[in-house]
Amino acid sequence: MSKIVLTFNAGSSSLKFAAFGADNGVLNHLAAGQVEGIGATPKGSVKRATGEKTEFAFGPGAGGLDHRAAMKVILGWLTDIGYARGIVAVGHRVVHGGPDLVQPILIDEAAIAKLQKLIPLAPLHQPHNLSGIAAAIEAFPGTPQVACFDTAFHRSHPFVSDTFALPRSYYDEGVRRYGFHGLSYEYILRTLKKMAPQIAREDVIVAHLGNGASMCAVKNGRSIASTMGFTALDGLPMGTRCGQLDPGVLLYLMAEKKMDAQQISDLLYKESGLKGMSGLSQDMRELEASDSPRAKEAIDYFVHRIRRELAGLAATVDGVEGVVFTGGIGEHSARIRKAVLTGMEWMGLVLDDEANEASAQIISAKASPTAIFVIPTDEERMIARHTLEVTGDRPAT
Ligand SMILES: Nc1ncnc2c1ncn2[C@@H]1O[C@H](COP(=O)(O)OP(=O)(O)O)[C@@H](O)[C@H]1O
Ligand SMILES: CC(=O)OP(=O)(O)O
Ligand SMILES: [Mg+2]
Repeated sequence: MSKIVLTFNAGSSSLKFAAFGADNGVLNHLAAGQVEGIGATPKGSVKRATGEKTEFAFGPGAGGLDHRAAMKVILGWLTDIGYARGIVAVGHRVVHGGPDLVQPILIDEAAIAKLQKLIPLAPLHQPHNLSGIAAAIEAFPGTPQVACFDTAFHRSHPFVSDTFALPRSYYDEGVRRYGFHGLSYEYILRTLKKMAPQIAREDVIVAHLGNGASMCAVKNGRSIASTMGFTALDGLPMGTRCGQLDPGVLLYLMAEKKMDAQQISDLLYKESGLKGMSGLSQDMRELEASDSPRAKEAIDYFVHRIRRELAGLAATVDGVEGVVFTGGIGEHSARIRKAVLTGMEWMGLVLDDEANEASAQIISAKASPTAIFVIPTDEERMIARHTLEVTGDRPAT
């Protein structure tokens, strides 16, 4: 029986998972799937590397399904397929590791207590990450569980990238710019190192444009600055999150609109961004297909913020040798990439239109001083790799 590493990425209403064969430290993708609509109308499926797809069946009354129940459905499938017996370790994406957790860790009770203390710093992600861990411990008793942090990659930031201009005591108690999507950035840098080692050693800006979106300036493989801050709200507008916001707006909402913390949290995390601006959808594909002026405004604002951050992040390093697009939008939307890069020749960014339309690996023109890449991210593989490292099996590549 092959050794299998499982990975989990728990969101507020979803549980994504992947299975990798892990013989001799070589990770071999076996399957990936998800349960969505947890707490509402659950649905889910899993696709094997062979191409075979299975829809999960949810019985009547599954509407109240929580992360534990979702885990049982996944465990049922893993048992049916014969994978369950081979599972040697389980890796989890945990969004917040706070100021001190700079490496993936083996999860024990003390670690869980530490991660629970970080819930107020990531209210929309951390509780779900922890319920995913609790459910996995119950489903796979005795199997090592590893936590991999979205924040860890950014702990190489210089002080100026980590601080706000508040009295120093706030920094000391942890009110800092943490940065997120670190597992994605780590994967991208590893891949870039194989594709273009000389560029990966220089200054690179990576744009992770998915449902959550952020950008990161990297110098010689280390994060120097990120657009995300204390929480995963800051920086670029996202599917349903506002991105950068003048804090004066919050004071106005509290003082004049009498909104409480929960109402403001719901507005900024769930009702803003592409969805709030367009009044139509959080899904970029739907906005691109729409001829509504609001959808166009939402796209224009998304592009405008990316361009500002691109130039701003370039100033945190000394000139940029490479730009990488990743995440669902970054990987697939030629229209967004073109809008971001048009008129950016002054930064050395010259697009090859044909390569861009084809979403090729390299989309810069041959004569472009700065190389531009499209690299599909794989946070799951990064989690699996860290999980092998922590549990003592050295990954081969
Ligand atoms: N072909 C495409 N063109 C434009 N946008 C796309 C395309 N494919 C996916 N997207 C967008 O990618 C986003 C989801 O990104 P993804 O990285 O998969 O999300 P998540 O952060 O949930 O993992 C959605 O806005 C979706 O519309
Ligand atoms: C940190 C974050 O925004 O994550 P996601 O893109 O998964 O929502
Ligand atoms: Mg440079």
